[in-house]
Amino acid sequence: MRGDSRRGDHGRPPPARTYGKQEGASFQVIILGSSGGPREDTVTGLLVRSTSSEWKKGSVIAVDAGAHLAKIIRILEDEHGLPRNSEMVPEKDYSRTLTSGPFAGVQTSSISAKATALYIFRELLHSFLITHPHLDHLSGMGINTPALEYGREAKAIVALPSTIDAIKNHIFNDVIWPNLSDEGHGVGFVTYRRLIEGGNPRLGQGEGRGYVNVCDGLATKCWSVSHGRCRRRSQTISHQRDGSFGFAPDGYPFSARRVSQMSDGYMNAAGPPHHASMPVTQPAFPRTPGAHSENADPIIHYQPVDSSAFFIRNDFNGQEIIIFGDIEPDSVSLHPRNQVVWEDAAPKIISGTLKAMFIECSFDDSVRDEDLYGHLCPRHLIAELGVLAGKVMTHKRNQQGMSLQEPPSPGAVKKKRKRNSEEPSGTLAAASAPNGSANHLSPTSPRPTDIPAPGQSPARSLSHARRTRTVHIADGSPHDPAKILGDDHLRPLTPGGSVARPETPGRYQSPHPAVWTPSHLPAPLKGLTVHIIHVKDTLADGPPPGEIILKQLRDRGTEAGLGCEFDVTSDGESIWI
Ligand SMILES: Nc1ncnc2c1ncn2[C@@H]1O[C@@H]2COP(=O)(O)O[C@H]2[C@H]1O
Repeated sequence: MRGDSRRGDHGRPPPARTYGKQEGASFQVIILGSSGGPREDTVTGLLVRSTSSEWKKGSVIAVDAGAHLAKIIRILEDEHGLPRNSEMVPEKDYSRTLTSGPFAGVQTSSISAKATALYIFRELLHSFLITHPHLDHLSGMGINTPALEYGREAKAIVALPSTIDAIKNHIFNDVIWPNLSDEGHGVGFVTYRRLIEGGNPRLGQGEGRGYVNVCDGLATKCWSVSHGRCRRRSQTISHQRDGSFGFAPDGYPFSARRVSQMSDGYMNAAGPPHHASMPVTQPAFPRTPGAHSENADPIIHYQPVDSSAFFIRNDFNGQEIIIFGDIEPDSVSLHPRNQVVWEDAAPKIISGTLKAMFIECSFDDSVRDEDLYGHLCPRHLIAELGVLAGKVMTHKRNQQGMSLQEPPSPGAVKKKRKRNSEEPSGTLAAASAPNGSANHLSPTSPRPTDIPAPGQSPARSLSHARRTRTVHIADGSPHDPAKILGDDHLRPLTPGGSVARPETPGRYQSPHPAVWTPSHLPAPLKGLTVHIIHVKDTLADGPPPGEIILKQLRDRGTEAGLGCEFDVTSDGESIWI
């Protein structure tokens, strides 16, 4: 990651990056940890505050806290020049305001970096929003919590109930870590705050309805998303019904090994991804010959691993950002639900209230789908953003009062086919869509070329697609839109030639790059910056993984005509939105 590669052998590192302009910004996001491991000191952690309020008590939230207090100390040393320790105790009325760095504006009565960091942690930080209970997203929070001992109030851990249950049962459980929470006879340094998925409709009003306050000037709404799947033995299923996660009825902790789709051969039998709020049951093949009798085989239940996407709203001006936890593509998911987030986000992009999202892209495109372990890589992220782009275009069309046309009559289709066969094939997709804009694609949807554009009949679309594909599209080149948008996981056609799933409104298909130059593309996501977090370090010599990922995202994003900017975050970076 860029942040760490900056630290050379000599002296202080150069200043951390700043992205965006402070003037006119609604949010400041400080990246404490930009990676998804395997180094423990750079794992995911962000600080978020509203620029509409000063640095003051309870004015900051942490979103995930794999890296936390140690990184705040490091930033104060490196970026603000504070000494790590101070043997001197400050005078009673000592006070200084930090300048030029991520914490510029913080007023402190401490001398050292560590004492100032403690003040930020204890006093300025209001709560931890935790996307999911994996260690790389909360280890810092756990280790740091004893430092709250002499604080005045419990710090809130804000999350969906499944995440809170996991933290309660598996972290602050007096086994892995002392119970420092205020439930189950704990000591009360932290308090659990359970969110209602999709927001609490009884709170807030107008555009802010459903959002709950998380600190001075910031409110949040949370959606559950999928981060791969895990398997559980049938013997432990009973405990899951009562909502606790991971302890068998006798209190004995079981081991749950995350598996990726098809990585061990079991998942092939599960068939295509489908919506599953219930576990998917599979026999535990392969088994060791002779090890078990047929009847003794446990049943393996597959369950989605839950993660979250937080919409965070600046209550003063209505601006929003989204911060995702680890997330997998809908196209490979046991429980695809990214669409819900995109549906919520689309109108906010149109209105200009959503200008940035923080989303993971753990691997570069060399990763195979079966090795994703519930994560994204550029081809899948671009496909997901393609869904968002499609929804933006649909909302825009709806706003403009353009209703979809009725499917044309067979006669009209014939005539149009003849006309189209005389056109350059690459222009067809755009020409058949209203206003010459693109038609739509979802990564969980049929092949790009088989999707009817709005106003197209499926038959026409298929015929058109086959011709288009033959001539231009399915050329297997890097410019193949089917590849750009993740063809390898698209739904098959039914024997009758119709698509396997009903068309989802809001699909986006990039126009063919051979015909459309970037300046002609519709750029539905213009104005949005996609900040990449959770890049996994390979710890190998050579170009940093983040640089490879950034290039792949930019290339694919341009080809797909999305119009958004990409940025790979680095440790210590301050981002103004
Ligand atoms: N089946 C698996 N095989 C190898 N590594 C895995 C497997 N499942 C998860 N992991 C790794 O464990 C990590 C846990 O945190 P992440 O989900 O960020 O990323 C995960 C992968 O890097």
